[in-house]
Amino acid sequence: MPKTILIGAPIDSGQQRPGCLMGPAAYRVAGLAREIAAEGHGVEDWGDLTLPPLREVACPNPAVHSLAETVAWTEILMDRVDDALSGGGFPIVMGGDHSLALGSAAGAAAFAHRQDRPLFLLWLDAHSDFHTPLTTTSGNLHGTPLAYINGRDGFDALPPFPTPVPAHRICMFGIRSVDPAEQAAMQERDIQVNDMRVIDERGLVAPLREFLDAVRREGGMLHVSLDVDFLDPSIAPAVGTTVPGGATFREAHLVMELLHESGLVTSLDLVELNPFLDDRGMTARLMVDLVGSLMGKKVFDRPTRAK
Ligand SMILES: NC(=[NH2+])NCCC[C@H](N)C(=O)O
Ligand SMILES: [Mn+2]
Repeated sequence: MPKTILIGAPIDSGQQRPGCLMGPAAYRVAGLAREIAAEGHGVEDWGDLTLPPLREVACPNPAVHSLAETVAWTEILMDRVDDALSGGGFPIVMGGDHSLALGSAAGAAAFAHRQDRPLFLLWLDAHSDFHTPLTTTSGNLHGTPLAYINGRDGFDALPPFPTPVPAHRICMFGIRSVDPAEQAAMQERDIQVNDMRVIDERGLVAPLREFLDAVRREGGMLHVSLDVDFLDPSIAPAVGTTVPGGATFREAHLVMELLHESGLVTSLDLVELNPFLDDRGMTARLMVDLVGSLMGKKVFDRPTRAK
């Protein structure tokens, strides 16, 4: 396993409830680096990114807010994630709201493009985030990254996405909140959505294995974007956009364990943690524990410890 590079992305501008900018600090307090090191991996913390100077940008949809900030964050994240991958590292972007995936995925795509390898996307989220700046009604750009990644029009203010990821290389799990415009666009573009109903009926294992087999077959890179609201709010309350009926503790760990066994993941986002809404750090700690599973921690590595 390559050395993990932690990149702090204290980003709040993709939505309107303050707090996600405290995410990177919460992950450090919850011991993310320690958890990774405990599984025998090297880890380096590059600290938090700072917002570069803003350029004037325009968008015909008056609902959209913070576009200039989002463009600036996207450009710097794209570069840093590409740098981490180019140096042979495994970047983990500690968010920050989900708008950061505009930049992290673009960085992964730029690197994959130069390597002449296809990029695959695993999207673990309650939401499909398939709006464009032209279709969003909330104006919150954290609802748009997957559309950018898939190459939809309407992102003129952002750098062109390097080699957009086609539908068959995108896999979504946990979906249970989709706006009508997103649904229409996903249908039109043939995006497969493993919504919660699919997990209820089939479980996660079969559809995830099918996807991972495709990544392996095509020699792909795999970017994973883990939104806190993928998880059920009862175990992960620290998120601004809670939706009931999310993934359970074991379902989420199972995903991470299967990903570890596959050895295919090449970059990861941790998004939407709002520590201000947390209950004694339980969400931050669960997210750190999930990264532990991705790094190789097993069920039997979790003994009950006397205090
Ligand atoms: N990453 C997220 N939490 N996205 C929530 C998006 C919610 C809604 N679809 C919107 O566009 O406003
Ligand atoms: Mn999301």
